Amino acid sequence: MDISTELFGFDCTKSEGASGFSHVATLKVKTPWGPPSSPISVLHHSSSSHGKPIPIAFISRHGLHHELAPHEVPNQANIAALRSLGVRTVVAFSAVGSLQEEIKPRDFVVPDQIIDRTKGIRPFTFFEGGMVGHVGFADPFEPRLASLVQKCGHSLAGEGVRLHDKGTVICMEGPQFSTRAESKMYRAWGGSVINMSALPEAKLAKEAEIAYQMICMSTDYDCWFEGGGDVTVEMVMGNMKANAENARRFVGRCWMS
Ligand SMILES: CSC[C@H]1O[C@H](OP(=O)(O)O)[C@H](O)[C@@H]1O
Ligand SMILES: Nc1ncnc2[nH]cnc12
Repeated sequence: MDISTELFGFDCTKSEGASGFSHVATLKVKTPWGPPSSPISVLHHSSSSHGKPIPIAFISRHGLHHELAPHEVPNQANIAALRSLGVRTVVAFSAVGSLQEEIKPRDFVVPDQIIDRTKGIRPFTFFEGGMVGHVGFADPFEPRLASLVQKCGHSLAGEGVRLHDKGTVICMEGPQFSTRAESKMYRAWGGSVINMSALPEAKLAKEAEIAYQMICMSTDYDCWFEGGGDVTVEMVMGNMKANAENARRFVGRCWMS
């Protein structure tokens, strides 16, 4: 199957609900790194501007029932499985905490940088065991993909949420959230948002020569902001529901353009 444009996301953006998408197959893919976190749904988007349906592969990062913690996500298998289907472009969604007052809960951010605060316990490379390779990672995200995504920001306007054109994601190990001191330090480092998923996903995509862009959806103000209330799972989940709806609309419009 030739898959040229893809969406790689998390459970809540299930694109079956997005306009213009139809489900064509569910694939159970095996990889040398084990099974990916979920079966891969292949959807078609009937975009008027492209003339023919665009195939999109969708994988649930934390499993179909959200059974995988951030440090348990089989990132190598996920990226390898997508690549084995011919995927060369990945748009990855992520729920993030905001480290800046102007990035309000439910806003979207198209980041251009990452700071690695994982602990080196997640398998993070394909290049080992006799196959040595080094890839540049100065720009972890694909600028052409970013500008495509940025052009779709208007689809969020009616919802009162803003799309921020750039930003730095702090990727922490988790699964515990940050201490207040850490949260304030990340702000001092220039962090815009924080999650537990950007790495090693972005590194492995780069090694696999997949163009990769993350779309961050803000759910909380972490714990640095006195006016925001400290992050809780309930807070994240509450805003996730609205974010998932906005993401569906966003994805639908993006593929129309
Ligand atoms: C339940 S909040 C922490 C969790 O949410 C984000 O997951 P995802 O990126 O898959 O939306 C974040 O990275 C953490 O893994
Ligand atoms: N405050 C936070 N820290 C880390 N990951 C998150 N995902 C959503 N909110 C988060």
